[in-house]
Amino acid sequence: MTSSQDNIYAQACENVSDFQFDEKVAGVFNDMIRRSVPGYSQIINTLGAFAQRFATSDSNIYDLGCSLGAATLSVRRQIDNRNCRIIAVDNSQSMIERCRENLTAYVSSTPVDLVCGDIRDIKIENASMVILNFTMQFLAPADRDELLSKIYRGLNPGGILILSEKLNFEDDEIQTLLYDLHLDFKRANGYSELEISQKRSSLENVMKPDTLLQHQDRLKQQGFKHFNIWFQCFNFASMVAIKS
Ligand SMILES: Nc1ncnc2c1ncn2[C@@H]1O[C@H](C[S@+](CC[C@H]([NH3+])C(=O)[O-])CC(=O)[O-])[C@@H](O)[C@H]1O
Ligand SMILES: O=C(O)C(=O)Cc1ccccc1
Repeated sequence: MTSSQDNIYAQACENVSDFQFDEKVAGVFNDMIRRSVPGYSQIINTLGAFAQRFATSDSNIYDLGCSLGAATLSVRRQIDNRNCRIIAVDNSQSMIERCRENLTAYVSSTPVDLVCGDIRDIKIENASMVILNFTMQFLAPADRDELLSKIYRGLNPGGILILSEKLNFEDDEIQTLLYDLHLDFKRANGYSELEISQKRSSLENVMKPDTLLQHQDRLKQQGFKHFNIWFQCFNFASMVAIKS
């Protein structure tokens, strides 16, 4: 997957507009997410390992908020000849177009339905695996319960949800520490103070992280009995939930 360098917030801007997954972002997204999300590559690679264990024959796998298709590609490499179908969904036309190019670059026996649409509108059925890799945080908080309920109902028994999210923390000291360590991670990856602060403003109204407790309560409320964090680096975590 190729990508230009992300310098979207490098120039000072009087009014920073709300973050959007538009053409500009899609063009640099691979670079942006790797330099912004600690553990992203490890999470992507491990999604393939989860699929290896959990993708059952003749079932569907959903990649909700697929962006450029990194999760779909990782999963697809591990599940040849199981007659699975991957349904990859994103509501950004620019992401979907690039995702399509990325998918056609690799041969596979597993078909991918690439859907340009809202994850709140799609039907989930016969699923052995559902992936929400840093997508739910962009959904209005009021819509999160319903999405999770739909996922729970669409999963087959023994199926898994992988839910990766940026986290907030109730404890102010921990919040400050893990937030600052993330900023250091961005600085170490070459982002300037200006880029960091302008992107923070642009995300303020758009990305609303929950606490771990809010995620756990929601998972429990929608019916999941088995769930835990399987990866965390600073304020970024990935959870796994298994339907009984
Ligand atoms: N309601 C929605 N419906 C459909 N798509 C949406 C919606 N809201 C946001 N998106 C899409 O969700 C993606 C979130 S990025 C996911 C990374 C990817 N999972 C990855 O593993 O590389 C995470 C990030 O940038 O931090 C974007 O492509 C949005 O267009
Ligand atoms: O960059 C950040 O500060 C983030 O929280 C992660 C992120 C990564 C890519 C797009 C939007 C947010």
